[in-house]
Amino acid sequence: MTTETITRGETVLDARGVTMRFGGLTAVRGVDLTVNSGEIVGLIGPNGAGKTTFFNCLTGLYIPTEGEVRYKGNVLPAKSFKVTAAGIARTFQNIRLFANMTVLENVLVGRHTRTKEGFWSAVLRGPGFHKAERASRERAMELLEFVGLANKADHLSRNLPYGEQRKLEIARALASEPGLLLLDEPTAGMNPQETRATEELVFAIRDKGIAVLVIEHDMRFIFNLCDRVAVLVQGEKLVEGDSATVQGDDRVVAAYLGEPFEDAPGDEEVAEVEAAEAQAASATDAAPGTDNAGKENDR
Ligand SMILES: Nc1ncnc2c1ncn2[C@@H]1O[C@H](COP(=O)(O)OP(=O)(O)OP(=O)(O)O)[C@@H](O)[C@H]1O
Repeated sequence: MTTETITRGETVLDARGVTMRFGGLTAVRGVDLTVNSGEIVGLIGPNGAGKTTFFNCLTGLYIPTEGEVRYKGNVLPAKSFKVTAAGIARTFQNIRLFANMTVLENVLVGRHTRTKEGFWSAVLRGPGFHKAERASRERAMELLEFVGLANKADHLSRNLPYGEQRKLEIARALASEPGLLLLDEPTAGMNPQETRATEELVFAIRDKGIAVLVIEHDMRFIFNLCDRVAVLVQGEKLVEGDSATVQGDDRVVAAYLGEPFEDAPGDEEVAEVEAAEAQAASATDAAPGTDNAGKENDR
């Protein structure tokens, strides 16, 4: 792998005021987040907090309802393959490999944004693909070496154990030569040994000059790994800071336990809904012919 000098501090990702609504549901609300070169940043939060939706807004899968996302100063295009070409690669919560392709072929497909032959040529393995393959094979093998899968290059990806499939997804994402890698739950389903190996792999990726933004539910993994952690709750950023700051914030624990706390994200909406329900209930109570009114009449 080519080694870049890591200059910490240059803003790689700059997301401002990102809001994503699905009909009446606001999944992400006004989230600001930056990732600088040389950094590993964690994104945590309870189930349904909006983490994956936010990732989808960063990678062109969703166009945010409001807000703006910049990569190295440029506003991101609204198509995911263009976002990859611009320099942001990702893995998915649910592994998305080509099951009947070999490990090496999966990585070669990941290089389509860096070859002129393109995605379909890579998938269909036409003549253009074979030419590009010769040029890309060496790089793909380097990446497989890097993630520890070089000895399985010819295996079908569906035959790999789960932990190795996740590593292969990372190799494929790296094949697009990103400046920022987004990892969505990279250790899901892994045993502790595999999780530790993934931690080392992410550090090694950072050391190659690639900034990393990672969603993960494994808190030990996150707090060992990340320079900074942002906590999403009900679609809003509750707190952001180093591991000690986040671990020391009682609101984070309360949010995970589902306990109420002052100014909790979503509180205003809950209060509005409760007020509307109370109003509706009192209107029903007062209306003649309702159950309650009937009970009154029975007395
Ligand atoms: N395409 C969609 N259409 C409608 N609602 C959606 C869509 N995608 C996500 N949501 C909703 O948005 C909210 C946030 O979901 P999201 O998957 O982003 O959360 P998450 O923090 O990634 O959760 P988890 O940790 O469980 O993966 C949820 O209420 C979810 O049901």
